[in-house]
Amino acid sequence: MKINKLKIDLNDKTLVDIGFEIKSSLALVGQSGSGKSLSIKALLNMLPNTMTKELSIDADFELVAGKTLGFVPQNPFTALSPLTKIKKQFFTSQERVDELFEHVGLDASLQERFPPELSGGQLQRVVIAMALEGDPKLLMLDEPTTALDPNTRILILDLLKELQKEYEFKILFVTHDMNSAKSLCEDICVIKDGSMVEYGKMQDILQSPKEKYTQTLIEANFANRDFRK
Ligand SMILES: Nc1ncnc2c1ncn2[C@@H]1O[C@H](COP(=O)(O)OP(=O)(O)OP(=O)(O)O)[C@@H](O)[C@H]1O
Repeated sequence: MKINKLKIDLNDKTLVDIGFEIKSSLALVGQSGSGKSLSIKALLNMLPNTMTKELSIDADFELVAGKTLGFVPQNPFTALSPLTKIKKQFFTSQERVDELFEHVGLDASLQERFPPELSGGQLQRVVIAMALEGDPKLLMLDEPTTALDPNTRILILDLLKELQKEYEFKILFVTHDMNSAKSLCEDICVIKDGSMVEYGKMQDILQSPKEKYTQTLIEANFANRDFRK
């Protein structure tokens, strides 16, 4: 799918003005406040009503949150209602919930628990299962591993790769973490103050970033590591 133009304005100020193609998996990377979350909100049609958006897309499906669009937020703790059993937070058949649980590597017995009774990694798997409920064509993830410890982060990224093979959705992965971006995505779009500064194959941009801004993002994540492999 191709996002020819995504422009978000607040009063006279343009907050985001970008365009890119999501072939298989694209990381939208930038520092805090660069416009990553707003871009996802715009695609989900969830921008604050004070903002206006201009969106031109080439895709073989309509953008419908919860159906063609799946969303995994940053913090699984706030994405779930703490006083409701996990199984009651799904809006599909029990059979489908069992199937999704199996696919995200969770024991079905966890459905009987309340969210505070699960670990951060288990909760993030629940939220991923929820995002897959509608069989999305595009799965959007907003810093989904930030709240997790490094080992759990790797397991969740591996899970997402496996799920992508199985369900064949495209991925739009928002992060400021170049390490996670490299692990999950083939392509990258680097944004700064709402504008695209670099876009292309992940490997090419990691090896020879053109912009100082991208170099700084890479150095912050890969200090003392051989990331080009
Ligand atoms: N509800 C809002 N009202 C006004 N301005 C907003 C609102 N939400 C975001 N902004 C502004 O839009 C810009 C982009 O914000 P956005 O949340 O998309 O950044 P981000 O790249 O996701 O940052 P972070 O990595 O910290 O989440 C920022 O300048 C922010 O202050």
